[in-house]
Amino acid sequence: MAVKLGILGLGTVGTGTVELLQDKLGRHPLLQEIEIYRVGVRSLTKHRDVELSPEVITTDLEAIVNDPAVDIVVELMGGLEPARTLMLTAIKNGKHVVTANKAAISRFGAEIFTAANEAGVYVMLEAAVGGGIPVIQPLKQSLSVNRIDTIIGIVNGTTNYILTRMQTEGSDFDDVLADAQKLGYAEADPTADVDGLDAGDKISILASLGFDGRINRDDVYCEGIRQVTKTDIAYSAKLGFVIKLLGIAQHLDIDNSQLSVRVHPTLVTTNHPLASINGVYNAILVEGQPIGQVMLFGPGAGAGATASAVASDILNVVAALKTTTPKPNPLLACSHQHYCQIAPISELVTRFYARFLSKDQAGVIGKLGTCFGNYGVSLESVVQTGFQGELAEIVVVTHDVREGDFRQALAEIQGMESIDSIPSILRVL
Ligand SMILES: NC(=O)C1=CN([C@@H]2O[C@H](COP(=O)(O)OP(=O)(O)OC[C@H]3O[C@@H](n4cnc5c(N)ncnc54)[C@H](OP(=O)(O)O)[C@@H]3O)[C@@H](O)[C@H]2O)C=CC1
Ligand SMILES: N[C@@H](CC=O)C(=O)O
Ligand code: NA
Repeated sequence: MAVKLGILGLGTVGTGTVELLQDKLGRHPLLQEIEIYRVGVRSLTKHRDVELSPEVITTDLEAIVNDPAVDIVVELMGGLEPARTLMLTAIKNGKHVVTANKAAISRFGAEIFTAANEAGVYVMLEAAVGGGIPVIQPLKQSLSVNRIDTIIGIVNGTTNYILTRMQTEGSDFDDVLADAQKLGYAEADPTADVDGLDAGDKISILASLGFDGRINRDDVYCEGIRQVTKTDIAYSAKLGFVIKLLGIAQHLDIDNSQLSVRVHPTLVTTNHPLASINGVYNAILVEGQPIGQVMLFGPGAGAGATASAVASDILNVVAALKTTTPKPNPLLACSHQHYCQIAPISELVTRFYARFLSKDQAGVIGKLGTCFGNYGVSLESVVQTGFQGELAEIVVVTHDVREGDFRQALAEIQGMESIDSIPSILRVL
């Protein structure tokens, strides 16, 4: 008997998934055993790029998750509600869930996975992070015997696409964002991409898998790319860096009791493996013991790439349904019980890049150096780069410093008579 899918959502990812599942030739033979039984949408009159018989498409999503004939609910609608409630209802009804919804999983993962474990069903989320890149299953399976030290990723395709085009073509932010939306990369509300929230959802999920505990999404510091200007991209290039929006999860202290989990635009030296990841591509660099460094690379968004991840999850569940294991396979299920301790961003120790606009007076650089020194901030380089109108532009790169100390120094510098403003503060990897 075919395994019946109830797909919620027929937008970019839903359409890509239906297309893939309808074109089985040359793909895994288990796909033959899958039937697209119901597809839930908001509008019945909207044009669709895939053909489905009228009885398959419905606006009654509740009916899908309550239908005893449905084996797997594939949630591709996005958003927090009603996605959360529909997934929980499906689970309560004994259905497996495949989802691409990082926003819901990063916030309601504890509730959803607890319910799934109680019901003895799987919740699969390969599409939720890194689009088509296999990263969830590798962290759960192939890499899980390692002790993970660091996960650093370019995990948002939209912002990487925007930064790349700003860098290579000098394009304007708003024009490139519009292109990313047309290409189906951006979220329904692109604020989630631009402000680093989508990357925050994704690094929370990766941190949970890599560091084996739950992550409270509200503890994850998120800073997006709105403040990254063409000027900073140009100065960074002169200093030998590119700017990337990174999601970073790492142990903060020697006894490994606290994690730092964060998202921010970051200066990355041009010879770093993440520096050459451009356009909609994503990459996740995992460092662990004993494996060392592993980098997973591929298309991070878009219909086809994401469909590949969704379909592979469906296939894994179909394969599990074909075997008669009495208990869920622990390598596919989630068993976290405790929350990881996340340190505030002020405790982070990192290098910084800062750009100052100052009045063109003698001794400004000396005053900056003295103030930084008072807070234990040592400077790697200080360059007076040019002028903006009457104001001199000074760019500083620090050595490693505790973020809280750096911010205190900046607050004092901000108050100096000779300093007009500090237009950019970026972290350096
Ligand atoms: N786009 C991408 O590249 C990627 C997206 N994702 C994730 O995949 C999910 C889907 O994204 P995407 O395909 O881009 O989104 P779209 O906005 O393109 O599609 C959403 C679909 O869900 C349907 N839908 C939304 N809300 C409701 C509702 N309340 N009731 C009924 N139907 C509803 C819409 O119906 P209708 O068509 O009738 O409007 C539409 O078909 C999101 O969680 C996203 O974060 C993950 C990886 C990559
Ligand atoms: N909006 C997201 C889509 C994939 O998760 C992105 O741009 O990465
Ligand atoms: Na993925």
